[in-house]
Amino acid sequence: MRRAWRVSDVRSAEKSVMAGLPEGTLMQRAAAGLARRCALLLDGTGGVYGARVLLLVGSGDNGGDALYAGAALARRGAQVRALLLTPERVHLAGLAALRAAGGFTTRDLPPRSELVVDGIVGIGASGGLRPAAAAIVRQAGELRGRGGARALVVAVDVPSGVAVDTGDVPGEAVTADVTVTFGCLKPAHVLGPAAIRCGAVDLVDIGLGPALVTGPAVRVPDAADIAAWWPRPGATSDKYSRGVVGLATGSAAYPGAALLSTSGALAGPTGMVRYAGSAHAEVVRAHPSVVVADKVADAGRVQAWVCGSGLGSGPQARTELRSVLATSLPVLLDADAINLLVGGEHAEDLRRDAPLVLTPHDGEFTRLAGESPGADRAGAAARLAAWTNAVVLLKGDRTVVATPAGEIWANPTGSPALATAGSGDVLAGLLGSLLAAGVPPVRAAVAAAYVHGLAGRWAARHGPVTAPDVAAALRPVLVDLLG
Ligand SMILES: NC(=O)C1=CN([C@@H]2O[C@H](COP(=O)(O)OP(=O)(O)OC[C@H]3O[C@@H](n4cnc5c(N)ncnc54)[C@H](O)[C@@H]3O)[C@@H](O)[C@H]2O)[C@@H](O)CC1
Repeated sequence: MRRAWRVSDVRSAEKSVMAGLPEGTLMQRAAAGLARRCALLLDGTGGVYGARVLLLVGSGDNGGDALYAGAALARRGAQVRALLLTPERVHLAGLAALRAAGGFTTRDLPPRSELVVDGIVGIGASGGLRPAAAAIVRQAGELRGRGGARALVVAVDVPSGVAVDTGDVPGEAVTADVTVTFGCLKPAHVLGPAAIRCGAVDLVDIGLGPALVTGPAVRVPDAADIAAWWPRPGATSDKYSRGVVGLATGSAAYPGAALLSTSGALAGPTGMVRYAGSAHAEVVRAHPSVVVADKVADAGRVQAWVCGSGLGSGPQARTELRSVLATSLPVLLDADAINLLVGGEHAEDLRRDAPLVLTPHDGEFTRLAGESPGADRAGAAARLAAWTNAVVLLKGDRTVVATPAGEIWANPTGSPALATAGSGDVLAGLLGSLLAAGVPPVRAAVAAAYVHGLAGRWAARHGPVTAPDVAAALRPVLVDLLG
């Protein structure tokens, strides 16, 4: 698991570590790590000696890091030029170090560079990039180096222009090949469009760890987490002890949603899938192992319900929603079931002690919350989670999962391939199976999003992806993941 901390927590940690160290120690550690990574990149493109390196230097310590790293590269024979965005406000000691090592300042962008180091602004950024900085970023993005190859871009701490605590990209921003960050990850490295701007993220240990005393703002699961959380059958397991998941999905108008949620559920860890709804004939034809009924009341015992995908919005859909919410079981509400909550008709039904999981996409989120997720998607998901007392999985390129207590997870496996009709139905079924197998709701949501994302990537290797392809890819992905 990777963890990311907010700027205010990073600042407190830096302050407490700095109190016991000579001034500038942390910056020296940061710059040494940055220079090492830059040198490694240059080694792969013809070597450090003679390489043309352009430093984009802002007025704060982020620019200081870039200047000291530039000095280290200049000592190894690189031709280092620093473009100072505000020459009247620059890290003076850093600039002196660069000059002493043989580096220069420049007023204009040089015609060629092998490497651009973005030290315009780091965690001290406020708002979108100012116009002068935005213009430089635009031009620097076009730079080319040896043989006409695009210049490599290394961002210092975060790509300039991203919102560090939310992962939003409000305007012009650097797109980095590598982001070298210090002490700990920040939310922009793992959330939203900013995460994509980071490229590969390298974490340099500057000794902040023991001083990071607050909990992380965002957690990111890795394969080992998912494998550890995923239930496996044991020698004494039977179909009931593995959990039975119930699906109240699909309708005469949308039988496909029933089939897709069933496919997702069948790839999960439960021992049995029960389907309740008007698409029962189609479901059992396609999936003979599924036990079917035409309504929730007749479905038999389950350990969790999935309700909503393709359910429709008529009176029967409301009855089914009421039936699943009236149980004392974990319930996942998706798609139409989320839309049915809008307007408050089910407010009383939502007062329940058993776990609730909501899996909205942006449109459903906006209808239910009364506002779009906006720039701070994780914060928005956490607010909806607190309001509904549910675990909220907000779908997106970096799907976020939030709990009512404000714990936030970012899914790292997202794939554009998942932006296809019915892919959410597959996710709902899989997540429901994890709930029914006894996995705590937040882990079930995080694990389902992770595996679903991998399945999207897997399916995309074979061409354009449809939801059945995603469902079919769940099994090979799980074989890889769980061994
Ligand atoms: N504080 C520490 O102990 C350490 C800090 N380090 C570096 O220091 C950085 C933070 O330094 P600072 O606090 O000086 O802040 P930054 O250097 O990130 O940014 C502050 C400067 O950027 C300008 N600025 C702010 N918003 C802007 C915008 N939207 N467009 C253009 N310019 C903008 C401000 O005028 C200000 O002078 C970190 O990101 C990291 O790179 C590292 O050296 C590690 C140790």
